[in-house]
Amino acid sequence: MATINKNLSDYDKTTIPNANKFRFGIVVSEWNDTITEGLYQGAYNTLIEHGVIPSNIIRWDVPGSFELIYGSKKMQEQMVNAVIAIGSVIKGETKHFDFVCEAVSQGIKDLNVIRETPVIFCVLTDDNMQQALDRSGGKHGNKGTEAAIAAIKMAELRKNS
Ligand SMILES: Nc1c(NC[C@H](O)[C@H](O)[C@H](O)CO)[nH]c(=O)[nH]c1=O
Ligand SMILES: CC(=O)[C@@H](O)COP(=O)(O)O
Repeated sequence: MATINKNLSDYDKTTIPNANKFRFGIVVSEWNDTITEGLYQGAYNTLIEHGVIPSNIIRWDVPGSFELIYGSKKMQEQMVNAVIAIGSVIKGETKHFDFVCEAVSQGIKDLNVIRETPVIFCVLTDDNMQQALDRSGGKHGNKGTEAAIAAIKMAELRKNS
């Protein structure tokens, strides 16, 4: 289902475990920071809403989405239950968009395979700024909220597995 048919911030709050015992690491790309700050606020506010203690949320900033791979790898080494990688990649004139998107998605997938701490892929890959705005607190909701819920659910799964 495409995002246009599903609001990224819609979910059943009664199905989310209490996250008050969890610690989360959030790695935020500085590229397109208007977008990434919106995603971060969505994620942060959702974690707090579900019981996470503010001091149990660690934030690191990296230059761009490509650096989310290394930043998330180092964040996995911290005592966190899950990591959220936040980025916004917007198509330009060249194929660089394709290479960045492919590298980041593959790199974060690899971190989930190789290490024990889940890394949530909260990277928008948009054709233009309007699509990114619509998905970071605009008419299609906030992917940061979706990512925070995924992080809580995966932290719970890891605890019970
Ligand atoms: N064009 C975008 C980039 N490009 C920068 C790369 O992510 C990386 O920082 C650089 O290649 C140095 O390694 N990054 C984004 O996050 N979003 C873009 O739209
Ligand atoms: C995703 C990118 O790296 C891209 O925004 C860079 O723009 P361009 O392809 O015009 O150099």
